[in-house]
Amino acid sequence: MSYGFDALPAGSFAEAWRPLERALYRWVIGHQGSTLLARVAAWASLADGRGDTALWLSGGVESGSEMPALNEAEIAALAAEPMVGSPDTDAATPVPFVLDADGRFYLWRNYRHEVAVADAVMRRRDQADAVTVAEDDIDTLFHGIDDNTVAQQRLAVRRVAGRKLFVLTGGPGTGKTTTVLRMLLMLQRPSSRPLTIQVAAPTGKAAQRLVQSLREGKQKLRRHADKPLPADWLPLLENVPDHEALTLHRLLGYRPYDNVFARDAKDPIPADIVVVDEASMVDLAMLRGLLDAVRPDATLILVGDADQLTSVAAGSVLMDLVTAMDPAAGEGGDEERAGDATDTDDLVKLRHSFRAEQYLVDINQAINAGDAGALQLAMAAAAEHARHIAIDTPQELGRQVERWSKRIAKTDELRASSDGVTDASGKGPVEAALDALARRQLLCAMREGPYGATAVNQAIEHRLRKEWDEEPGREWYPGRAVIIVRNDYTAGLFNGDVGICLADADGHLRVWFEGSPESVAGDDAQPARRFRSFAPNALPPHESAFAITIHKSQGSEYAHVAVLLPPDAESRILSRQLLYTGVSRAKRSVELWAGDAALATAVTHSVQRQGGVAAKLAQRNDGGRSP
Ligand SMILES: Nc1ncnc2c1ncn2[C@@H]1O[C@H](COP(=O)(O)OP(=O)(O)OP(=O)(O)O)[C@@H](O)[C@H]1O
Repeated sequence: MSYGFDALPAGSFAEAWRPLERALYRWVIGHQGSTLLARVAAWASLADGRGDTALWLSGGVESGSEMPALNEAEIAALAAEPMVGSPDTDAATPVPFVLDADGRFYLWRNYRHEVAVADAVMRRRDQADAVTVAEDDIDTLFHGIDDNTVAQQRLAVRRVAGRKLFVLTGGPGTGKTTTVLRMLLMLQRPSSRPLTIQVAAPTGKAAQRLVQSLREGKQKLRRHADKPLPADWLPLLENVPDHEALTLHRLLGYRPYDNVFARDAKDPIPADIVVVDEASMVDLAMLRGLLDAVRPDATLILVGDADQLTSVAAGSVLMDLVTAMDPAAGEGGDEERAGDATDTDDLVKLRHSFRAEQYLVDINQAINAGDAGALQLAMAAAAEHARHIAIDTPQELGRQVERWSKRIAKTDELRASSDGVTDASGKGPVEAALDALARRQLLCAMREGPYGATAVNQAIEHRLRKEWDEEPGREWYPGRAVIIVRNDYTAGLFNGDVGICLADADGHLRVWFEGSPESVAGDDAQPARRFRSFAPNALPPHESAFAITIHKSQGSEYAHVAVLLPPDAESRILSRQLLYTGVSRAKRSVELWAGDAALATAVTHSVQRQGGVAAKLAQRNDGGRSP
């Protein structure tokens, strides 16, 4: 038997293939697969690496893959190969690949993930209990307000009752967390026993922001000037977690060495309600794990902004769920149905933004609509709060980086002394330094290359060392901002956590991070922010954080943001979702560092990940799910 190590004819490999695809090609040939199958398998693997869960064989370039479209005879030949299964293939006897009736070609694991997700989603949707919600309760939770600004929020709170799965989406500042808090109260209301609630997010930073928002929301409910929450609701409010920030990996008990989750159907998450924020970052495999690990009788609430970048790993599950569950699909739009009390839908899209910065809302909307003209107008209307700086050359980038670096260098808080500050007393200079960092952030579309975060960080640090009179090339110096890039459960530091290096009076350096806040007893006590420090050499893998990728910024917000795009308008990386994710991190003002052509591509090019989750859900929907 040949194992495919023989010389292959020249031109067997496509240029885009990585070593993995080349190895897979040889493996297929070595196992008596045809060259056609070897080629398709390699393209499917590359598609998986780029985030698609399936390869659309008859799609050609439209499918997002460079693989030429296959004709019917080729597709039929593939289907006949022993290594290629069909949707009817018994899950207990795996085959390497699956081809479905619509011409989607899968790696086996992706196919199984999709089936499991679609089945679990439908089971959860079907198992909703009929619960009557008292309109008075909704009025109480919204302090009697019932106007257009809160119509969708009220709808979500009404509809979540009795659900085993609920999806809440909306852009920045539309009140997702505010609504989740009220949903949690409503879910607890009919229960005769205290319910266990777990909240989590894909990154440590996002989880931290979630609990912080919940904490603020709880305070607002308690202290509302006119209509504070009545006493009989307060135990339910207390029961909403506001101090423990769990990453999704942690919630699922991820075991990195085996690459499995400890929590599953046999040993589920011990919670009656599980909330996962920033769900756009959840990939297909993770959603499968989550659906498996939430008890069938528990409620899973997925919250996120479906217009944002999808997960790094394969899948676009939030978008798929929104597509499949959208009550407005084919109808007049769910705004028209907002007041319909008998509505049974389990997806709500929040649209009204509560942020004062309407100019940012307009900019975000223009990007999401793919409307370059509207973006230009919105940027102009935002006056000093939005700037487009055309950057087409490394020289121009250098000038902007220099300007940016000088602003950072003048931020005194970043160089404050941490003298006398202990982990317990944390506050003061540490809090001020971390807050100062969150005021300005440079976000890069790319990681590598002259326009990538790594190079830009180097340029900023070079400049900062000069401005701050530090030795050139010194790795650690007071004021250095770092971001953790790998979870470290022992240290309690997570991917995305940002820290600042500060020196005490003796020049000893420590890197400071914000930890979960202390929960403080008593209704009116503000939970104290908590800070922890580490010796620089004790940190888990990290990078400098003066410039980070847009991907890494997901789940974080900053007052002032600059978004840097590479000038190459042909770059695959440029997309509306990328631009929107970057720009929507800004709370006050935004700069777009981008050449005109690159910006136009980013606005107009929308990423459509290939996969079959939405189709599988639609199929199961048509199969007679009770409404
Ligand atoms: N119904 C409401 N009435 C008044 N203010 C509201 C309401 N809902 C939300 N807000 C305010 O809008 C702001 C954003 O709310 P929230 O943090 O819940 O939104 P979000 O969608 O989770 O935002 P982000 O995307 O920034 O995480 C908060 O200041 C909140 O108090």
